[in-house]
Amino acid sequence: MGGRMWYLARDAWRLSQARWLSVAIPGPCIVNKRGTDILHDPWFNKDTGFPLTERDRLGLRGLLPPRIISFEQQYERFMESYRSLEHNTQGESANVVSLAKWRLLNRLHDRNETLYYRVLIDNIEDFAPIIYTPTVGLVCQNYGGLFRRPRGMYFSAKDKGEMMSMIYNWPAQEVDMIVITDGSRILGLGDLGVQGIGIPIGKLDMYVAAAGINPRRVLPVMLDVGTNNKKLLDDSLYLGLRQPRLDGDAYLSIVDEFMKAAHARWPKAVVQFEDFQMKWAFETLDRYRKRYCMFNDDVQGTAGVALAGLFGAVRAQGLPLKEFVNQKIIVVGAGSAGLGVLKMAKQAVSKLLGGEENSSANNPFWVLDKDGLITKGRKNLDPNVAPFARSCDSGEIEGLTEGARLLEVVKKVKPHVLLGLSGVGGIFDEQILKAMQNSTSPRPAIFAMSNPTMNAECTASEAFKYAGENIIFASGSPFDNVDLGNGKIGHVNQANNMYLFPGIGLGSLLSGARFISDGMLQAASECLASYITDNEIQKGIVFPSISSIRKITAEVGAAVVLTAVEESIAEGHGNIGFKELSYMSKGETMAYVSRNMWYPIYLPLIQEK
Ligand SMILES: NC(=O)C1=CN([C@@H]2O[C@H](COP(=O)(O)OP(=O)(O)OC[C@H]3O[C@@H](n4cnc5c(N)ncnc54)[C@H](O)[C@@H]3O)[C@@H](O)[C@H]2O)C=CC1
Ligand SMILES: CC(=O)C(=O)O
Ligand SMILES: [Mg+2]
Repeated sequence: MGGRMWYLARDAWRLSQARWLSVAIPGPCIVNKRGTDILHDPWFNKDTGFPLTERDRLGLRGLLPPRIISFEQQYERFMESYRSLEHNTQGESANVVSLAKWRLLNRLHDRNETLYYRVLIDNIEDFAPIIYTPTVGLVCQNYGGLFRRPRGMYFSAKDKGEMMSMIYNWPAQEVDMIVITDGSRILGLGDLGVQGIGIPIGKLDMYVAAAGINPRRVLPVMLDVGTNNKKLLDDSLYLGLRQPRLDGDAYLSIVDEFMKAAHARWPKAVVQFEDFQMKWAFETLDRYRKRYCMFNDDVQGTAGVALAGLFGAVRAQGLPLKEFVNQKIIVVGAGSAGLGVLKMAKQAVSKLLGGEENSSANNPFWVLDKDGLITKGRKNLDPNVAPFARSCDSGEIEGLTEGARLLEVVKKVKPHVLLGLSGVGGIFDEQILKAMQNSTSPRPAIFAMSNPTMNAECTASEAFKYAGENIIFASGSPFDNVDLGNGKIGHVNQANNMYLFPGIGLGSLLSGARFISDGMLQAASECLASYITDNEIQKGIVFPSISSIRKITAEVGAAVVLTAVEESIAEGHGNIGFKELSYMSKGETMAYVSRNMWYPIYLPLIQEK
């Protein structure tokens, strides 16, 4: 078809599709259950909100008090109980209060999902720190005591050979998003074994709240291959397998079997790997990334978020983005997250240099791990780390040698950015932060990205106090803005992969991507980076407020869909095929994504006569 003809055909097609481009209004959600089965199903349950017709037709008459309470009243009642809890726990320790709040939200989650997700969406700034980091870390640590009813699926090493049939035990016919962990590196808290299930649950809550994934179509998964946490192994009430972690082929065969089973039942589901220790994070990513639609959030989601923040730090200096290649960046922590950031940042440098591999003259990174500065002279240098090792071990690079300590490296390099993904709380101490005052940058950036709060490399107030008021500060877990006196505020950004993973998953799902490409991940990161205005950047804001996470996620999702289509990886979703996707403009793609985001309202459970 000639170019003009093609455009005419496309326009005619667009007109014919105009109907489905308008916002869809969800129809009734017909239920096959009756009576108490409905009240005990959090998906259908409306508590006292069932209208009379539904009470009559669904066998609910007499099972509820007679008064019908509206959704708005139920919402208000919950918020009132939340506020009372806040009031009644004044003076208690922060952990006690956080866990009490988590319990209150969890009870609602167990009972009435529609109301739960609405309060979560509307109050995401207040509730994300409870259902997500930092409180989710505390929940995982105390999982045994908090456990009341299961959520998600548990596949253990003892289930070998059984997973293909077990997967059919999950009651939902359709699953769109799976978040899986083996519990081996939960936040910065280490190996928590089966207790790590809290992380997939929290991540999927964010998927529902931010990406509008239907909560009926999410599946948190715990792969229990044992634990090397002695305290848990010795605990007679520990709920997981009391055996050391599987390793080598025995380990991989379990992950392989799960992936095969999940793919057999839900071939279009997106799988997010979360909180796997480094060696398995990289190995599984390599093994599955072209075979399944999957990604590793700690490696790839974190990288995109950090890169967006690094670009923000360049802009904050009044420099064009191409100056990124001349930044000096110290990365503390060479694990799955740190290396993920380094790999993506290196790709960005190469792209900015017009595709050339960056020579050592353009190696902006100084990387440290628990043994100090990593140079090529490091014994048993990990091949994943090797590309970032400084090339000289003889002392001529800034006078730094293998294993140099962080303070010395900061003093000599005078970096533009100090980025922590070490999992070690307080490692950016007073001396190190003070040394950042001599940074080459007029707006030095300090990213203390480790989670949860107690594992952050420094607190926000320490950073502003010791490194100066003009810094750009970001942390993985939330901190309050810092009052600098004289009416000035030190802005705190949250540099957390929550800004990207929901959009990466949503875009991959709605494009029906065969796999998740580097291009899709880059598009997600660039979309996030472009979200911030110059005015905000001047105020030290490099990440948007979490209150707009749903809007950001829709945009990130659309950017991912567009790239999947451009790269011909998209196969379509539902009745929207590749052809339909490829005809969509940017605006139409955005409308398509928004229209497919679930939003919590009580739907009629019966067909009106
Ligand atoms: N903000 C965010 O979105 C994210 C934050 N994280 C956080 O990053 C942290 C690390 O995660 P992973 O890389 O997966 O862990 P990992 O265990 O794979 O890597 C930790 C790295 O830190 C290094 N390290 C340990 N002690 C050190 C010290 N004293 N000085 C310098 N380096 C030291 C280790 O040698 C290792 O290279 C965790 O706290 C995690 O919660 C991880 C993913 C996303
Ligand atoms: C945020 C996150 O994924 C982590 O700390 O592991
Ligand atoms: Mg994680």
